[in-house]
Amino acid sequence: MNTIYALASARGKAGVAVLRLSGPGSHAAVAGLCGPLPEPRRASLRRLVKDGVELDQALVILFPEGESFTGEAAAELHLHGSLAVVQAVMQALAGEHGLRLAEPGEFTRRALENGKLDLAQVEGLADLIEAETEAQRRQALRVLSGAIGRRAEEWREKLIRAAALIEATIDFADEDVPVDVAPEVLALGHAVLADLRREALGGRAAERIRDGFEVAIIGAPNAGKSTLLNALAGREAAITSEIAGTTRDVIEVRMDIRGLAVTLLDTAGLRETEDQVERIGIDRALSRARMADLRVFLISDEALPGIEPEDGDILIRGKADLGGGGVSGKTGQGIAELIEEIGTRLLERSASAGVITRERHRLAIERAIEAMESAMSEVEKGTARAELAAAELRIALRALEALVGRVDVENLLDEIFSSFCIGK
Ligand SMILES: Nc1nc2c(c(=O)[nH]1)N(C=O)[C@@H](CNc1ccc(C(=O)N[C@@H](CCC(=O)O)C(=O)O)cc1)CN2
Ligand SMILES: Nc1nc2c(ncn2[C@@H]2O[C@H](COP(=O)(O)OP(=O)(O)OP(=O)(O)O)[C@@H](O)[C@H]2O)c(=O)[nH]1
Repeated sequence: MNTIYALASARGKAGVAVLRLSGPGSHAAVAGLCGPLPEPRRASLRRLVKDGVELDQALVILFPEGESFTGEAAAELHLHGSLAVVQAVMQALAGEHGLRLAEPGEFTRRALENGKLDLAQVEGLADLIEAETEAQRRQALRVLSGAIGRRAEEWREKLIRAAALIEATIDFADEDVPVDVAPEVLALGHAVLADLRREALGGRAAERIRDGFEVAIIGAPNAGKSTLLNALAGREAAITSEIAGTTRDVIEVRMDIRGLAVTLLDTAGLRETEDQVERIGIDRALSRARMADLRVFLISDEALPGIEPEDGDILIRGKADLGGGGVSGKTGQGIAELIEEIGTRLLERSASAGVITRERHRLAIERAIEAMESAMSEVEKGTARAELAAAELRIALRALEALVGRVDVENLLDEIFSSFCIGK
């Protein structure tokens, strides 16, 4: 196995830069720079010297094999965070025998291969590094901590017990001891099914927490949508003008509303039009608005062709400064309240999130549900169908095992690790 190294902290000037090494040669490589090695897992100050030239004064930490992030022997050099220091130490390591620069995500890949993390935890780690809001941070940390694996293990134990009961009836089918295992198998199966169904529903909410909720502002031309978007976002993201039909493309602004990641969409004003370009803009507005998680209808006196509010949408009058209540992007009246209202509605929707967070997880759960439903209906048909019931249970088990990467994951790894940065 190669020994790999990479800068684990961000590139550029910083107080401290962390260089990470992992693999059987990592301790020897550090010894080559700092002389006598510090005791394991203890941050120790050392002068790093190469060919008689001092490179830096650094904190050195050694991790023994089996007791590191990757599971391999590993080391960290906490350097002064300058470009020149990092470059000098990287160059010194490049000259060491058997060392090479790590590929993106390679430390984490080794942690996975050595059983330090399961596949879902690796995904949680990727999400934690990407997290920009409080809800994303909490959710990713929960996944990194192994919540999905623990839940999957509970289901697995129940299904293995159910499968064992069914197998017993197959093995003893010829004997005259009729043991009716169906009630216990059904109880186990339906308990798991209820959990899985709740998770599949909650998965949608968790995916929204992870990717962000979309909130579309819609209304007639000149209703004040772009002005409202700018007021909500706190910056001039969209062009505003007194000319009706100013916004053509959908304008997106990322926001953090009460810890939730939200993408606000400003859309073309809705009206009947002969203008072809405006028509394209309106069609885009309609399709994005329909797909959005929440629509804010900015109401004016004009009617809106092409879309009706759905349950839970917000309807509010614009240009409140001209009288009549509502919200005004121009003066800021009602803006804080509107943000609060959007947050409340999205928090309600995010409340159903369970442990799974990605489409991949939800598809695995849905596969398991389908197989479990077939298994339960075979069990209900009686012992003659035991073989079929057992086969369906095995399919469900395999789907749940895929959640944490026990099976069928090789093809997923490259995709997942391609999103990692070097040094992770
Ligand atoms: N300096 C530094 N900070 C860091 C990391 C790191 O690698 N280095 N991390 C990197 O992501 C995160 C912390 N995660 C870590 C996870 C496991 C181990 C580790 O040494 N695990 C051993 C020992 C466990 C123990 O002592 O309880 C093991 O699992 O056997 C270290 C860091 C965040 N901060
Ligand atoms: N008095 C008042 N005028 C506003 C307000 N919001 C926008 N306006 C004015 O209304 C006109 C249209 O504003 P926009 O924000 O561009 O409206 P829009 O709905 O995005 O328009 P389209 O892109 O054409 O669909 C501009 O002249 C704005 O200055 C408001 O809250 N109060």
